[in-house]
Amino acid sequence: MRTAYSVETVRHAEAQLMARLPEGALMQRAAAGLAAACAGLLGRVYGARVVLLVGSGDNGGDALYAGARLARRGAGVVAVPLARDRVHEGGLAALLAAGGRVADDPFEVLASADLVLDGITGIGGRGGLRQDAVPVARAARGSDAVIVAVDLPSGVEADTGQVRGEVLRADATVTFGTYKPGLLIDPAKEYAGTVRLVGIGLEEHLPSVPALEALQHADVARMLPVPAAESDKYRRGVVGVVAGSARYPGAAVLCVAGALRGGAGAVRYVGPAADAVIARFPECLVHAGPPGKAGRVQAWAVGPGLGDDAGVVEEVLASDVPVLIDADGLRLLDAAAVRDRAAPTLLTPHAGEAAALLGVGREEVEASRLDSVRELAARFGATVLLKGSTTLVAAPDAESSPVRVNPMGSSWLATAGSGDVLSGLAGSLLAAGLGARDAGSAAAYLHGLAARHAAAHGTPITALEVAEALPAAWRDVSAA
Ligand SMILES: NC(=O)C1=CN([C@@H]2O[C@H](COP(=O)(O)OP(=O)(O)OC[C@H]3O[C@@H](n4cnc5c(N)ncnc54)[C@H](OP(=O)(O)O)[C@@H]3O)[C@@H](O)[C@H]2O)[C@@H](O)CC1
Ligand SMILES: [K+]
Repeated sequence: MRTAYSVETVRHAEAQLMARLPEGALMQRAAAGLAAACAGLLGRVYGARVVLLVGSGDNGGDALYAGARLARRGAGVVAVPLARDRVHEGGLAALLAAGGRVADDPFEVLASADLVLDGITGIGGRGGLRQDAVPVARAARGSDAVIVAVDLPSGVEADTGQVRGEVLRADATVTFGTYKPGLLIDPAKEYAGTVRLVGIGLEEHLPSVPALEALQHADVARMLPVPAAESDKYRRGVVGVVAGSARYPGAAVLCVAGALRGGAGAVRYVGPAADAVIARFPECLVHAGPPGKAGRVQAWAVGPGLGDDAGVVEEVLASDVPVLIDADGLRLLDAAAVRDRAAPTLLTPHAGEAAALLGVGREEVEASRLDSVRELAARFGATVLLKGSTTLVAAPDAESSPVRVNPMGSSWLATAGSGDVLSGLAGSLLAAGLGARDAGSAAAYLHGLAARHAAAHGTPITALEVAEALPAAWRDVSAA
């Protein structure tokens, strides 16, 4: 599991750690890790041309001390201070003592740089880059140099992943002590390149509940249901799928395709597309409806391609088993009925649907995904999976449940019907006994991994191919 902490928490932990260390020791640890990462990227340090973009805070200090270390190994290191009157003095002295210098003309040195260290702002940055930093940042980006962000790409919001102005896009980011939320969430994440975490001893001072967590293979493997010897299909869980309509039978087929590969013992389809479902999947139990008459299930997935049948959404919400609501179901749901439920509810909107549920514009959700998913979870008293380039899953008990961020996205998933597969898959995991946050985040992970499998040859993929690649994703994860 990779975890991220808010700036406030990081600063608190740093203060505790610093109190136990000699002055400046922490910054030296950060600089040592940063210099080592740069050396790795350069291959040969001796003779390399390194430019440091130095802001007025400690982020600039890190860049200067790392630059001093590279200069001692024979690199030509030049500092570009962005606020001449305010620069980390100890860092600058160290750089000069190691043979580095201050640039006369920033644009000239940037034009021939091999590596640029972006030390303009870190966790102390507010808003996008300031006007005076913009031309220098653009010149860096326009050069052939590898850009390495110190702690964070300058200009992103560390706590939210929001981007409100210009950002210096990095090829790699070396972050200290812990990931920051902005390194895991779009749009900020897109500016970070490859992220490397350097330990500085902060870990033991961080609280047990982070702001954010990102699953890895082994985490998902631990969650996935494994049938016991005495299991039968009912004990493994039956998932009820309420999806599709005369107009959209395909949504039912895709949702069932996902559900069949999600670990439930059986899939019960309920609705008007039973013929299409059974023609494709003879192993599926089908029923014309209504859901209450279809037989016992351990979880419902309702919504994809449903059209305007609000009655079935109401009926499913009135049940006492976990319910996943997607697509048309999100448009038709009664908010009070969701809030009043005793069993878990998992809502799976994309940004547009989330915006409608919140009563704001889609852009607003896109720009502040973390706040949006938290707000939805609190408002509906439900677990919310916000789909997107980085899918987020938030539970209503925010204090004890960090938001999960899916690191396994794939841009190939932007294809019709892929959301229907995800709903079926997550519903199946709910029926198999996973909690809503685990079911949502494990489903998003497997779904993204399946898309990567399906697109392995670099060709466009269909939603059904994503469903068909789910066993391969499941195998990968289980082997970890
Ligand atoms: N604490 C520790 O022990 C450790 C900390 N470490 C390092 O310190 C970093 C945090 O340092 P920090 O707190 O000094 O803040 P920092 O990110 O340098 O930025 C603040 C400065 O930037 C300025 N500024 C603000 N916004 C701006 C903008 N949009 N565009 C341009 N400038 C802007 C702002 O100016 P002001 O608003 O005052 O005019 C202020 O002077 C952290 O990320 C890590 O790298 C590591 O060494 C590990 C140990
Ligand atoms: K930076």
